[in-house]
Amino acid sequence: MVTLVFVRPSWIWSSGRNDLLEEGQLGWHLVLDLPLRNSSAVVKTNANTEKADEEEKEDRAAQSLLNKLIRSNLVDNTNQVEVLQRDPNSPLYSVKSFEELRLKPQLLQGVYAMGFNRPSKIQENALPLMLAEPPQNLIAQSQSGTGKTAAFVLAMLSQVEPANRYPQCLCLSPTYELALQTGKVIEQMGKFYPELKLAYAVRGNKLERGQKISEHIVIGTPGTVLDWCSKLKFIDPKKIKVFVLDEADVMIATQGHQDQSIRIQRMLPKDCQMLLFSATFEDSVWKFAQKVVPDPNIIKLKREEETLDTIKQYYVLCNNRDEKFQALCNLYGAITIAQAMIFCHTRKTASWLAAELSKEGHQVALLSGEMMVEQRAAVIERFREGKEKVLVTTNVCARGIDVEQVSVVINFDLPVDKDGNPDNETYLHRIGRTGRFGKRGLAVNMVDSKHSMNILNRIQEHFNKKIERLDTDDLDEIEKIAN
Ligand SMILES: Nc1ncnc2c1ncn2[C@@H]1O[C@H](COP(=O)(O)OP(=O)(O)OP(=O)(O)O)[C@@H](O)[C@H]1O
Repeated sequence: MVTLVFVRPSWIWSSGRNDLLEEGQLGWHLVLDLPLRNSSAVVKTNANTEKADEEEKEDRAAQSLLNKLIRSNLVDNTNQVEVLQRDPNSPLYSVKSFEELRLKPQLLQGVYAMGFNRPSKIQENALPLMLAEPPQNLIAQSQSGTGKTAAFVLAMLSQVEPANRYPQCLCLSPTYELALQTGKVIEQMGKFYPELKLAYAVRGNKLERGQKISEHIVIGTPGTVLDWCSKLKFIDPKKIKVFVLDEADVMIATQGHQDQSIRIQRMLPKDCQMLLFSATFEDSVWKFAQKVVPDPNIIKLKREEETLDTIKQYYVLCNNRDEKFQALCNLYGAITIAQAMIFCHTRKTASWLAAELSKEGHQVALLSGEMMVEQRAAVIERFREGKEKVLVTTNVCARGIDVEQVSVVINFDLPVDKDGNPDNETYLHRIGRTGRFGKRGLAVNMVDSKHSMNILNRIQEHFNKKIERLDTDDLDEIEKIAN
């Protein structure tokens, strides 16, 4: 068994009681003065720019957590993995089975107990590199759900020498909640490795001064890990063999985390294996990655392209919000043959729309930014199970969420950026999700003014794809479309 000071996030969020969490099961003393809910709801009330930035970055961490909570298997991806080796002359290893990796038997048992039959695409290349002798440094980028966490957890567990009672692997996560999620994977994969111990370096986990940590793996947030390595000296950074920086894109969106991570990295021995993972790879992430990981091998798996090719796109012309609502009601019977997502521009409209649809007797789910992350996960889970056929939401809330069975998307409001221009990327992301893996999709855009017609035309031009007009009074036409 892995020793954990582990508190289920659901329990924290739903109870909201810090006093329940004071005593860790196994001797750790946890006083959790941690943010108990998704802080985006809190910062929304502040109007200044600094807070607006904060809102965005909080959303990234919340979004990432939400994705982890709702996911139960690998995301499909048909793209090729790109590998850039540090030494281009060395042979490129790729494995098709976990046996080929010569893992410790108890780890192989843990992997199979998790239901993994074979390595995921990214794992096929990343695992041989990470487990090579001597271990190699790696920067890996692939979208959420492609098996990055499982890969680095396996690398950490493989390197630990249980007889040495001090931290040997250090993993940085952007938030406490994300650290707990990774801890959970360590716990599952290390199920048959009882000697292995894990500690959390998170705000609120208070240890006595002068204490030394005897756990083998430490996972935590950069600020606390830095304190534990330098000021408080709970960890000897010179003994760390594997350093993992997870969710680099989320990490750098948080003020201070970048510097703290670099300071921690500088304290580690030169031969420590450095691994960095990110779901996206914009310039800022890349620059940060290069500072943290010297001489890296690089692995990238491109996101599955979203396309409008297999999607029929329509628009409905209305004069105001009430007419849009009426048009939606006319469409309702047809769209609920499948599952539909309805996007609104603001939380307020989303709440109003969900309430109005309910008044009409329709059973809809609402995914709103006010909700705590765990509540959001529960809503998505119900929707996935088909308990509700229609999900009303906003863009911010549903960004990055994949619900595969959705085949109808309604833009109750067209996507626009903060300057009021068409947000083509969001349009593609909202709608493109319906037409993946050869499936057919349907998109309906509600237009209620000259301005929104103009936005629609610009979207149409951008993608060079015709968006046809739909008359929602013509029920024959609607049924034809939905079938
Ligand atoms: N080889 C595998 N075979 C089957 N399932 C796997 C495999 N590797 C990982 N999974 C499962 O797929 C899901 C996604 O994996 P994982 O969390 O490692 O991806 P990720 O890229 O780290 O995503 P995120 O960035 O959101 O954490 C998890 O439910 C995990 O248990």
